[in-house]
Amino acid sequence: MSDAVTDPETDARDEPPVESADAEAASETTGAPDTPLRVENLRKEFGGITAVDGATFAVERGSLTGLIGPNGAGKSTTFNCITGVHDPTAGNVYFEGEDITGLRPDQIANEGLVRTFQIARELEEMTVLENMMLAPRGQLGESLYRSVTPGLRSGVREQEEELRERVWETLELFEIDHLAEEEAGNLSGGQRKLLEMARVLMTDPEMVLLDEPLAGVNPSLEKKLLERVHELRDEGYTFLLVEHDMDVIMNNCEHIIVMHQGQVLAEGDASDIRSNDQVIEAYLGENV
Ligand SMILES: Nc1ncnc2c1ncn2[C@@H]1O[C@H](COP(=O)(O)OP(=O)(O)OP(=O)(O)O)[C@@H](O)[C@H]1O
Repeated sequence: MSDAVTDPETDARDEPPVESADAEAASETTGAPDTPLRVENLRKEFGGITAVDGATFAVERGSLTGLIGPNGAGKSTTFNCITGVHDPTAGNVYFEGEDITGLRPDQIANEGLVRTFQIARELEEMTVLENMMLAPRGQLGESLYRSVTPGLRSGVREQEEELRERVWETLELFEIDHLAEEEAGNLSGGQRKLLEMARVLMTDPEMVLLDEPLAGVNPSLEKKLLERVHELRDEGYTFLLVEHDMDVIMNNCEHIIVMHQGQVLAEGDASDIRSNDQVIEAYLGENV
């Protein structure tokens, strides 16, 4: 767990995620794909309703993978099982080879598997800058703890200066630096989405789960957000994206997983999915 105190000397927060040497070596020798996230036979029942019915899939490192499916296919429930919001009824979720099934959301986030979250009500009255400063997992709190604890290591000021620099870099990356002093509650829907993504990056994720990141976002901000996602993917980040807008998935994701009735119906690239008869049938009436 990365709950441990972070040493500023060895803190790699400024670096994009690097491929795990073991996983890389293993995939090189076996030729198997390097998959930080694996979902195996996942099942989730709510009373008499089976929302996820034995879903199995994996997400390849450094990919932008899309998860789609008609209404009620089980996408959100799968997402919630992966991120610890729901306890699966059966099956397993592995992240970086470790079984994370049933861990709490904060424990999973601490492992580096992070989803975007809506800005909480109590953070709406804080500025964009304050929201960003509060985002990193545990690290700031620990540095403040050390600052009031005699005898512990100094360097707190430097650490906070580094954090502040990183916040500004990230705000610039998402082109919301001009909004730094604005209260988060005053942002437009699209600007909020950019802030949510920016906050996720501050937590130093290994992999990012995006649940409908473009809902309510105007086309120019949508373009900006997708460009950032592509840049980050090119740097080595791994993304799993659930999005209702089929075109967004088809045009941006190199690998697409289609769910239907709680199961994985098909996987492949956009042309595989477009030409898959079962997918067309599942979406009958919808524009694939
Ligand atoms: N908390 C819950 N209690 C009872 N049933 C639920 C619950 N959450 C989801 N379901 C049911 O599980 C099934 C799958 O729902 P889920 O929201 O995971 O699908 P989805 O693919 O995300 O759908 P949508 O695209 O409409 O958001 C649906 O039949 C839904 O009604």
